[in-house]
Amino acid sequence: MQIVATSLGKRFQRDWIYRGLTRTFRPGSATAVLGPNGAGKSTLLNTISGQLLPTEGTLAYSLAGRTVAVEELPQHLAYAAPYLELLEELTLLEMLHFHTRFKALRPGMTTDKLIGLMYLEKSRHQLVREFSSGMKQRLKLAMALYANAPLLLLDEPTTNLDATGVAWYQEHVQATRAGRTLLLSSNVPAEYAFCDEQLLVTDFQNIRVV
Ligand SMILES: Nc1ncnc2c1ncn2[C@@H]1O[C@H](COP(=O)(O)OP(=O)(O)OP(=O)(O)O)[C@@H](O)[C@H]1O
Repeated sequence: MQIVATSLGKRFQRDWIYRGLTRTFRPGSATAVLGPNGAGKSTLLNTISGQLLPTEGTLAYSLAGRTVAVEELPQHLAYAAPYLELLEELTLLEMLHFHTRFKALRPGMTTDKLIGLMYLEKSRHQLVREFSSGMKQRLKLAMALYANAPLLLLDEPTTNLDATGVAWYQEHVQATRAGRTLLLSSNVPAEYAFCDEQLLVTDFQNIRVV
């Protein structure tokens, strides 16, 4: 998916979080969205996902040259973030069956294969509520990485992952990123070292827009 942001700005009450952001995100690119805590990384990802409206400027989405309206975006988007909740009252298998009714997996991927690649075979019938925070994070990431969606947004993807989990993330993000437009918000170099582009949110703060 190609995303063209033009003079994009977001304000909460009187505070501009970012302003004057013009940038094209192309299919196959991986962009690390960087900045200190509170800089506005999640706000930018939420705006690009269509969940927040920009205060000013525009976002234009297209797939293979065809315009995609913002209302159509959810079907083309996979998103993993600490603030996006899992359905904790379901078992792992129920959760995956529910999820894949709305968001198909990549061709060749099945719920059984996904459970295997998360190393969660023994937890197939366990309630998600009972998962450790690292297991939950692996589940969120696997559902996003292996969704059949051309736009992938990852907010702090290695949150709650131990060293093995970080290596698992690195392997699977590389295995699934080809051809997709990936934006990744991070403060941790191990999460974004593979990205070919960087966007520093603070470059779009404290500027005068006329
Ligand atoms: N819904 C909201 N209403 C008002 N202010 C908000 C809202 N959401 C975020 N903010 C503010 O916007 C600023 C940017 O927050 P954001 O979560 O985007 O930062 P971040 O760079 O992702 O931070 P972190 O690295 O800590 O996750 C913060 O000052 C935050 O308080």
